Amino acid sequence: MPSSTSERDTTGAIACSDLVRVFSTRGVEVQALQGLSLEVASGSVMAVVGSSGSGKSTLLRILSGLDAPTAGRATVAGHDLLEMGSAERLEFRRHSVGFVWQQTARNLLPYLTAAENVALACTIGRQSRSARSATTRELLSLLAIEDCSDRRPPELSGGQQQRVAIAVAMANAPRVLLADEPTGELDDAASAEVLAAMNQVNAERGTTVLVVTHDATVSDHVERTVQIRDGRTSSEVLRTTTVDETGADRVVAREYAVLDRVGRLQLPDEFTSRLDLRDRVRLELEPDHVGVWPADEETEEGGR
Ligand SMILES: Nc1ncnc2c1ncn2[C@@H]1O[C@H](COP(=O)(O)OP(=O)(O)OP(=O)(O)O)[C@@H](O)[C@H]1O
Repeated sequence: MPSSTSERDTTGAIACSDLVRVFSTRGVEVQALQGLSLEVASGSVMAVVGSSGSGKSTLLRILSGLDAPTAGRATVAGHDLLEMGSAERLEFRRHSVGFVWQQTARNLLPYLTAAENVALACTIGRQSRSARSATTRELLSLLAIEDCSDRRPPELSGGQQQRVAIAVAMANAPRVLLADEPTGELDDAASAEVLAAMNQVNAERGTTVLVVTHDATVSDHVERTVQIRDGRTSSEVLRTTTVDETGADRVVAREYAVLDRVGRLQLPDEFTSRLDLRDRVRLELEPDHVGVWPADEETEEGGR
């Protein structure tokens, strides 16, 4: 369950502004990101949710240093992704960010045991033999998979494989953990376990976690969910835990629309379809809110 953000360091672990990524294939241009801006506070857990083709994987490839934006700015764990040279990029990928991908084959070597997979990742961070075995033990224990230590990936369930993948990603204590559809091939119970494992890593190590997924139910497991639509952030859900009068935890989820620097706002699809809002809407500034109405004749005359 997500914890309160009130005591967290709010220095940004990830900051992107106006990210644009244009792909050109055989003379056809696709704008995968269309001016996306996103701030992720250090030590937080958040999800970026969007439908297929909305730009999620493109965003993650940029944040992990695998791809560069066409325009815009991006900083991750204190590294400016547009300015860094090849030596800094290597250091960044070794020590600052960890990755978990949807396909377990991409995360783990099938002929090594779970413990050997984690230990191998430690060698990339140049850890000594004793440090490697201590790190491996600690991570397998933190992720509650010590009993899987001597098993190879084909002998593990999908959820166990993804928890080993998280241990591999955490081997060199990155500040930021990035995950692309980490639950995409799992059933609900295994997905919940993997998301709980990510929350556990965040709670114990203070690692900032960013998950991108098409699965909207992930927002039940994280404190902040940003919706991405057409290569831009559109709305966000914040979950906070408060203690009620009986002393029990109460989770409150609130939905917000994202207002960008030039004042653009995307209304949720269900709002626009319910009120048949399109082309042009009527706005009215009230002392404490802005009213939005369909701009048809009846509304123009009849008010609200
Ligand atoms: N290398 C590429 N060359 C050309 N177009 C690309 C490339 N990578 C992505 N795109 C296009 O950019 C858009 C966004 O793709 P992206 O993979 O980021 O979306 P996504 O939200 O991750 O989708 P999915 O959930 O299906 O993986 C899509 O229209 C896609 O076809």
